[in-house]
Amino acid sequence: MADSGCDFPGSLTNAALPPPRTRIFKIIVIGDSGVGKTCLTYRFSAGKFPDRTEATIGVDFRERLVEIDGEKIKIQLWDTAGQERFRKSMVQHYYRNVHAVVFVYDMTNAASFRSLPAWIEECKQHSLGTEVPRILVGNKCDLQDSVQVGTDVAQQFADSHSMPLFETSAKDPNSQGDGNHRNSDHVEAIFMTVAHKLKSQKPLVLSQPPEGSGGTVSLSGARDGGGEASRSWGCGGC
Ligand SMILES: Nc1nc2c(ncn2[C@@H]2O[C@H](COP(=O)(O)OP(=O)(O)OP(=O)(O)O)[C@@H](O)[C@H]2O)c(=O)[nH]1
Ligand SMILES: [Mg+2]
Repeated sequence: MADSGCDFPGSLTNAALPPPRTRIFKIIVIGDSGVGKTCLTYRFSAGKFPDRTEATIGVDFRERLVEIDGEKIKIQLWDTAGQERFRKSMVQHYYRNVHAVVFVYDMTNAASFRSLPAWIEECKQHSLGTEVPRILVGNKCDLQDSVQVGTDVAQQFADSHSMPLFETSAKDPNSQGDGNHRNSDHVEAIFMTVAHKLKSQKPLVLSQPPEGSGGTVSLSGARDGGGEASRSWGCGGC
């Protein structure tokens, strides 16, 4: 066997190695029907607000390849159904090998905010580990005159569950990333923040986990704040 480090024809150089596998981060998007889960995930993957949507049945997958610190990562969004009748046979699949959970409520619909404890409870019942980040997203902030859920009460709820809160609009063109909309977080930035968090926390997530590995080889459980100093991450009772 040739010494490693010796580079001659026939030796195992980088060119001969298979390309590194693309890591996949599975992020599930959960919340009442009509809060805008499909619109948010479509906005992130396709870059625009969909012309029209229908109630999601089961789950829709939306993917986008991003580059973080020079590494290509596939963000796989699971756009879940909010209606019980369209989701019940699927729920166990939602939570299997999940890397992060995004809870969504509609800022113009107080009932969707009141449902959040039930969604958190479902998450708890599927025994997600504390290393799985959760975030809270209030959607439809473009409908300013119809807001029923104020930022203060949402922030309190988020704090009590150790989740960062983002308020956004899947529809508002200014939420695309040009920085014009003072009070909203950009849809793009929200999912990218989650991806950064996962990348920093899970150095060894496999793209194709071996049987029975649960999808990860090693979880450092690091909590570096992901650059969101005022936004905590964690499980907070789920
Ligand atoms: N004004 C406004 N309307 C939105 C926004 N996001 C979604 N909508 C509208 O809200 C309605 C429901 O959006 P969906 O994305 O289909 O809701 P969903 O959460 O996927 O609903 P289910 O699939 O039934 O769980 C649609 O009429 C959207 O056009 C938003 O940011 N602003
Ligand atoms: Mg939907």
